[in-house]
Amino acid sequence: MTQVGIRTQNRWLLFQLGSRDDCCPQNIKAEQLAIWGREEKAELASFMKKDLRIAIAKRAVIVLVGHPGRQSRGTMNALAATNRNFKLASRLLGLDSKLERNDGTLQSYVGFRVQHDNARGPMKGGIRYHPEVDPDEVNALAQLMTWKTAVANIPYGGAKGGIGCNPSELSISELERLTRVFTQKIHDLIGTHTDVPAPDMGTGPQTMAWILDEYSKFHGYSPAVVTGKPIDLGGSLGRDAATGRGVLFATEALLNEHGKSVSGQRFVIQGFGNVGSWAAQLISEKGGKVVAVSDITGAIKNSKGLDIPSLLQHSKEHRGVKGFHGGDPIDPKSILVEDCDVLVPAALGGVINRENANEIKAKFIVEAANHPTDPEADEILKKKGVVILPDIYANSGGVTVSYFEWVQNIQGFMWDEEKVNNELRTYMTKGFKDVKEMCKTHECDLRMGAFTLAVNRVARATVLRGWEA
Ligand SMILES: NC(=O)C1=CN([C@@H]2O[C@H](COP(=O)(O)OP(=O)(O)OC[C@H]3O[C@@H](n4cnc5c(N)ncnc54)[C@H](OP(=O)(O)O)[C@@H]3O)[C@@H](O)[C@H]2O)C=CC1
Ligand SMILES: O=C(O)CCC(=O)C(=O)O
Repeated sequence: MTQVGIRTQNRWLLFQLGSRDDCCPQNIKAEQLAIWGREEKAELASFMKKDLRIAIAKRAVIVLVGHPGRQSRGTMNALAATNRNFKLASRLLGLDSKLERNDGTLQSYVGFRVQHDNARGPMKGGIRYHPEVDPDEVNALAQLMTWKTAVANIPYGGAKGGIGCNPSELSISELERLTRVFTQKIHDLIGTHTDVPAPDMGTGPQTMAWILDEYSKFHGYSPAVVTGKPIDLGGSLGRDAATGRGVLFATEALLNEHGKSVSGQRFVIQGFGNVGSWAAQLISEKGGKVVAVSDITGAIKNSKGLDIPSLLQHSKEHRGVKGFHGGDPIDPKSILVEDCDVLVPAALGGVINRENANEIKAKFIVEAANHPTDPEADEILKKKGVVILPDIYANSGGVTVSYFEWVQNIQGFMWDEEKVNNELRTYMTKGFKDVKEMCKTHECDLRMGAFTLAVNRVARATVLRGWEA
């Protein structure tokens, strides 16, 4: 059973669809949809008249797998109640499809794949494994992907996926089973020319290898269905470091514009996973001083500059930065307000907000994470004169090299790492120039420069493709 969710003005409407063909947005008809509640029906009726037609024409229907239902009125909304009864009945019938943990206990997980827009090409975006994954977050991240691929000027739309789970609590075999089950649920929705997943928080090349393998059981061997794969399975050289390298190129472009260079600047980095650790390594290789970093285990500071290669070694051996002797432990909550020139959030969203924006000492913020700054903080920081390089440009190096990987898979030809890195630099440099041009045209900050650039490109593609009769 597939559930299709359509976001109306302020909430989700969810429909259960009978057959796989129904998943094709063009095939959805009001009569086909099982709708719970009169209110939802009325809302859908008016939505069908206006927005849904547009949503369908834009192929922007959002597909969720196993949405848990949301509480909107009373103690439980109609969907949640129906889902509850469905789950109870399945359990009574022994049909409950829970993941059996290695210790024999059963656990349910909810996964999502949100497809936002494909006006400019196949939808593209990572898959996140994190306890805070929910439909609204995945929806926002999918939309960011549409704008990000447009800023980078690569021929993709936007999508994002995720499973609400804590990957650090799961064994490798549990993660593999979870990934395979998730792939079984979404294999008809993804594809080389429709929607191409990639890694995000909590996932990596191994996750992509499992998705590729499971997908290939249904559709034949298809390496280009995911990017960020291991090199041995058609992954691109340079993809692992690409988001961090893109952050370096973006930071260089920004600092050069202000008459500065990376060398000698003091950096604070929140998050020491794929993006944060590569950014730290590449920034320090360029002479930047990384004075503080944090991850989920803790935070450390050394105002003379942390020895990043030693910290990487420590983090690998101890699964985190905590306990590193080359610096002093600090409160992880204070990492964002540490004294520095450039702050690089490279972990979760919403971490820069009205609670801490006034305390931020950095002159520049380079958004390596997705949506790390909320709108209130944006305004506060603007007034303080802090320059923010927005996520949809700053962290676009990852999806750009994902595009290179996809191109290599389709061509059946592998590039060397130098070519990948040189092409990435070209795209990041052009992206900065394009954003700055929009800032000039619209007399706006870098975030609006990036958004106007992206929205304009997507709008042009949408209009050129036209509306379906
Ligand atoms: N991977 C990619 O190619 C891209 C990623 N991004 C974005 O970059 C960000 C980081 O992703 P990525 O590096 O891939 O993810 P990883 O899972 O590799 O790393 C995430 C890092 O954030 C840390 N972290 C988690 N929660 C907190 C917290 N509350 N405080 C401090 N640190 C925390 C993790 O710590 P620990 O390891 O100890 O759990 C880890 O160091 C995300 O916002 C992602 O969407 C954007 C573009 C592309
Ligand atoms: O590499 C990709 O396709 C997408 C990476 C991603 O999820 C992101 O840029 O946020």
